[in-house]
Amino acid sequence: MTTRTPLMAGNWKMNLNHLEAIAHVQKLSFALADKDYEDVEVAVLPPFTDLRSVQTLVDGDKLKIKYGAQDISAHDSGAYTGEVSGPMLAKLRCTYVAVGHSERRQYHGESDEVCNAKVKAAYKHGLTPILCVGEGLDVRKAGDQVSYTLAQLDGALKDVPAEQAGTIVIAYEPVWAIGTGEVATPEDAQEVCGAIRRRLAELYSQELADAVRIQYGGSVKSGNVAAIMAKPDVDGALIGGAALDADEFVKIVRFRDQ
Ligand SMILES: O=C(CO)COP(=O)(O)O
Repeated sequence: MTTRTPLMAGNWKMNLNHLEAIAHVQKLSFALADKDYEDVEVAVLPPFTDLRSVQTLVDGDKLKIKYGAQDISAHDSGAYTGEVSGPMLAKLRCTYVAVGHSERRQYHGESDEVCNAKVKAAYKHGLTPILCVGEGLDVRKAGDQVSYTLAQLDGALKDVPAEQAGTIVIAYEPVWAIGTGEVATPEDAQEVCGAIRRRLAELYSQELADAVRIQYGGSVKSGNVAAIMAKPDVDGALIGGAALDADEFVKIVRFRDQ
């Protein structure tokens, strides 16, 4: 049985300017001790405008916290106003990039094909995608959450070779649980995360599926993280609102103490 290092990642969404970002990362690094990083990986996904400041801080002080972007262009360069490319993120030494967050899918019309192109762009430039999948309320009410989420997974991983897919992080984020305070039960999270792992085994191999980390995201807080993390196929969390409060985020990182 492979041991997977949990990944606790804060998705700041469109919050914290670069000065606030510096203060926030300093607060996290002050609060987190070396032993916190022994068996949990900690990452933040700030807005693009913060990344240079975060990189300077992390590099300068050799912080153990990792960072990444919330989106990536499918294109390497050119006339794509407003977009930020894989080479630019790689130059900033980002480790991760979120792909296909439900807010990108919902407000920016990102299809599974677009997500697939972005996953490929991330790998092309040495970035690790955190691929977000998950169903909306209507799908959940109809009981179709597993088939819906697996179709998103299949679409985003189309023609992605095993050498790349073996390092992917999948974030299962049921849309109805994002920012609503409505957290999925640990059993809800396990049902879909387990199905995602089985699909990865079908698409690639059991060995690959056992190595891939699958996060849960949606109203994760210090008070509910331990129960979710206790499920066998949940290997971390993608945290929105609670990641903006440094003390709360540190408690989530220390989920074993909660
Ligand atoms: O979308 C999320 C993380 O990507 C979850 O957001 P909340 O934790 O605010 O529900």
